[in-house]
Amino acid sequence: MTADEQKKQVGDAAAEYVKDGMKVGLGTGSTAAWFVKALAEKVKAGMKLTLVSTSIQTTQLAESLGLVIKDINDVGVLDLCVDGADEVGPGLALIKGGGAALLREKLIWEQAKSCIVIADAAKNVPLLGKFPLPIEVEPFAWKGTVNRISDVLVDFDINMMPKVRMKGESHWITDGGNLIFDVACGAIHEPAGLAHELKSLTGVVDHGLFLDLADIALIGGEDGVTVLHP
Ligand SMILES: O=C(CO)[C@H](O)[C@H](O)COP(=O)(O)O
Repeated sequence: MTADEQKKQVGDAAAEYVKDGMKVGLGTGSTAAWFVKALAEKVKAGMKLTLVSTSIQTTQLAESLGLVIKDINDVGVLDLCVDGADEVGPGLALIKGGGAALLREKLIWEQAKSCIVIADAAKNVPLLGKFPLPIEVEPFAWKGTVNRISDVLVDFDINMMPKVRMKGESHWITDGGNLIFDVACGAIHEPAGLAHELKSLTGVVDHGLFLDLADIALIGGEDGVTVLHP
């Protein structure tokens, strides 16, 4: 089974957790897109849902499928959020942000009673850090912020410089107007400590470590969907 087939498999499986009347957060990326497509089928068949989105990209997809996306500020606490990830590690610690939507994703995840992460088998890893860790940075005085990020990384034995994400010749700008820096950590042995120290830096808007947020992981594979708990 290809990675894309696995992504569809888990997107469809996640849609089975959605019940009539729920308020649901829609994630971002190629895996979450399968979930959005599965939900669109349910809504076409008559299911009533209140939906919010984690990115402009997902809003555009959802609306193209006939779904209505509400403003998160008008919706209150969500019943469920379903989103992809770049890595799913022990205890369902995640790296997210490969699609540069990490800030709005984390805001939506934190406003949901329950969060399901969906991923193909290759993303299920014994240790986080092979996928570069995205860090969202306020553009003003970014050079100073990046120097302070590097100092924090060294404290965690990560001797890699953050690399600014580009889109062609220009810096990648997030939906919230910020820069993204990617850090090829290699291995993150203390994700909680690193998450705390990065978040404490002025200029760091947020980072792609999602810890203690996922309630369930649905992992695709040849033998069907594996359900993981923290
Ligand atoms: O965090 C994300 C976007 O910010 C995505 O969920 C993550 O990058 C996974 O994407 P894909 O399903 O396309 O592999």
